[in-house]
Amino acid sequence: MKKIGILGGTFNPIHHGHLILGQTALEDFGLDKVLIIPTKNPAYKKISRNVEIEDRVNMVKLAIASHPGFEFSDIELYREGYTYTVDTLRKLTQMHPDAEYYFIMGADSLYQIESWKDTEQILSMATILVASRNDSRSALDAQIEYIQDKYQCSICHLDSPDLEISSNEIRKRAARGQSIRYFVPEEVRLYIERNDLYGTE
Ligand SMILES: Nc1ncnc2c1ncn2[C@@H]1O[C@H](COP(=O)(O)OP(=O)(O)OP(=O)(O)O)[C@@H](O)[C@H]1O
Ligand SMILES: O=C(O)c1ccc[n+]([C@@H]2O[C@H](COP(=O)([O-])O)[C@@H](O)[C@H]2O)c1
Repeated sequence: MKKIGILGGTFNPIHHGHLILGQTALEDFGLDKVLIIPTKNPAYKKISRNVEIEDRVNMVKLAIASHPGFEFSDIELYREGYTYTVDTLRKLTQMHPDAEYYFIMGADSLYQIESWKDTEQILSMATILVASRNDSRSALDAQIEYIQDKYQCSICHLDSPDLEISSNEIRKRAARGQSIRYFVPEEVRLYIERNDLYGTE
C-alpha cells in the first residue's frame, strides 16, 4: 500500500522550514512521496500583500523542482469557494482508495485543528504527523494526547529540527530591505526579488 504525505500550506512564500518538515516526514515515516499542495483560498487567513496564487505556485514549483520525493499538486487550485482540507482528502481517497495518507503539519496547525471544517472526518482519513515549532514539547504532547483521545485517531510526533522560520518573518524582512538569503531556496529568493513580491509597503 502506498504511503502518501500531504504538506498543504499558504506558502506565501514556501521556505526551508516547510521543506525540512516535508523531508523529515518522507524519510522518518518511509513515505513514497510528499504532495506539496498550495491552498488557493483559505477561509481563515488573508493572503498578505495580496500575492497571487500563480506566484505562490511558481515559488513552490521552483523550490521542489530538483526533488523526486516531492510532488506539486494542483488539487486545491480549481475548486470554487474556500479551500478545505476535508474536500482535498475526500478527493484523494476517491482517486486512490488503496493509499494511506499522512497529513504533515507544524504544531500551530494542530492547536487549531478543531476549528477546521469537519475535523473528525479529516482525522479519520489521514494520520497526522506534527512537528513542534519552537513551542513547548510537553504542551504539544498534551495536545496530541487530547486530540487522539477525543477523536480516536492517529497522531505521530515528527522529530524535525526546530527552525524558527515563518513566511510572516520572511515577508517582514523583505519589506524592511533585509536579506532573505538562506531562509528560502535561492531560486525562490530570486523570484521574490524579480517580482518585488514583498517590497517596501
Ligand atoms: N518552521 C516551521 N517548522 C515546522 N512547521 C512549519 C514551519 N513553517 C511552517 N510550518 C507548517 O507548514 C504548514 C504550512 O504553513 P504556512 O504556509 O502557513 O507557513 P507559515 O510560515 O506558518 O506562514 P505565516 O507565517 O504566513 O503564517 C503549517 O502546518 C505550518 O505549521
Ligand atoms: O480545512 C480547514 O478548515 C483548514 C483550516 C486551516 C488550515 N487548513 C489547512 O492546513 C494547511 C496549513 O494551513 P496554513 O494556514 O498554516 O497555511 C493547509 O493545507 C490548509 O488548507 C485547513
